[in-house]
Amino acid sequence: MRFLPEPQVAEHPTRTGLLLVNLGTPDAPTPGAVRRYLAEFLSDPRVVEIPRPVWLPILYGLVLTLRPRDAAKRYAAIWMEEGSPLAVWSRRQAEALARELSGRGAEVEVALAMRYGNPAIATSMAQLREAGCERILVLPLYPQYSASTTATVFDAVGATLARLRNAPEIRFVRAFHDDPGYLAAMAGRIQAFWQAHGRPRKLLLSFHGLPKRSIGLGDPYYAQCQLTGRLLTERLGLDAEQVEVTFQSRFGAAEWLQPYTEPRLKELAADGVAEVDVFCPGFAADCIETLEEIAVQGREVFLRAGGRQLRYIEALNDDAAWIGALADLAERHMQGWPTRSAGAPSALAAGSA
Ligand SMILES: C=CC1=C(C)c2cc3[nH]c(cc4nc(cc5[nH]c(cc1n2)c(C)c5CCC(=O)O)C(CCC(=O)O)=C4C)c(C)c3C=C
Ligand SMILES: [Fe+2]
Ligand SMILES: [Fe+2]
Repeated sequence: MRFLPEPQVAEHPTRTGLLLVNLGTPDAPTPGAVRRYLAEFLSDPRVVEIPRPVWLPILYGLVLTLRPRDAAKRYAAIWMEEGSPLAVWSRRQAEALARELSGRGAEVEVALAMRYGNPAIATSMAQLREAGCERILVLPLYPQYSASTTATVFDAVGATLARLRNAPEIRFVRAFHDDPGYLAAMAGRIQAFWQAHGRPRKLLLSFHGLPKRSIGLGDPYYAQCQLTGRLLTERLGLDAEQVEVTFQSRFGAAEWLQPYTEPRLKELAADGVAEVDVFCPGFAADCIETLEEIAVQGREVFLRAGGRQLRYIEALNDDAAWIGALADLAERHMQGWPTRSAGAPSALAAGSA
């Protein structure tokens, strides 16, 4: 028996890649950059589920002429030296995760991508392919699954694969709303805040909203948000009356998931609840929706309605326990994949030697 030459067999050991994906954000706090970002984001049929012939004239005629100017001001108010908070925190998360995995002896190429704007999913996947990654774990940084966030990341990865001849093996993390590491990192963050500053009467857990009809259409988002809320409440050792789950960032005229965060803040103030803390479990990184909508606008609304103090508890960002939880999550989903180079003995081989 003679074997034919094998020209396609890789000469170097193949590698494993981890693609972290977040939503994306404008490149600059200017109306032009915000318009480009919103045009890409809001023309995704997974995000606005209105028939294109109806929606596109509204998007281009109304939304993209009115919203960018106001949104640019709101972005400017929270912009960091190195860029948009969402981009800055996502980059720091990717860097910290790469360090954490490498510290554990796992050889994994980590790349960050944004579903809208930069760096694009296709660009970061090409970078992983060039680094020799023949298998890629895709980890969207959304703890709760929704079609408008998680599924559209899967779509974009699929669209990238559709243009490749030699496609890598792919795994997707769908959700981690009940992951013990994620829950423990949040509980740790909130408890540390309370140890330093004291605990208020009410903790609001504010999640990004969705159009209400998405639940009936089968989206598990609402149920996953509620479960995260209950598990986090239990971990904090609080009673159901001390915590409320609300939904923020309503967009458009349709009914969204309720209770809405801002009207609820007004009601609480009117009911004599003078102090509330707000934490946003659905946002792994701080962004305009947390730093501006909650910490600036939400606070204004609450104080104007008679509340005395609203404190926003920062998102997980680059919290060490959270980075550890992400590394655990990634390692669990990469099980069975080689993450040790051929030369170096694997942890398993070392253990059995
Ligand atoms: C965390 C989960 C998110 C879900 C679910 C979600 C759904 C969703 N969002 C919009 C419209 C907008 N969202 C905007 C910002 C924004 N949204 C998320 C996350 C989720 N969105 C994040 C992390 C951010 C922040 C981006 C940043 O640059 O910091 C915006 C832009 C800001 C603004 O103009 O207010 C819009 C618009 C819809 C329609 C939707 C579900 C149908
Ligand atoms: Fe959003
Ligand atoms: Fe918003």
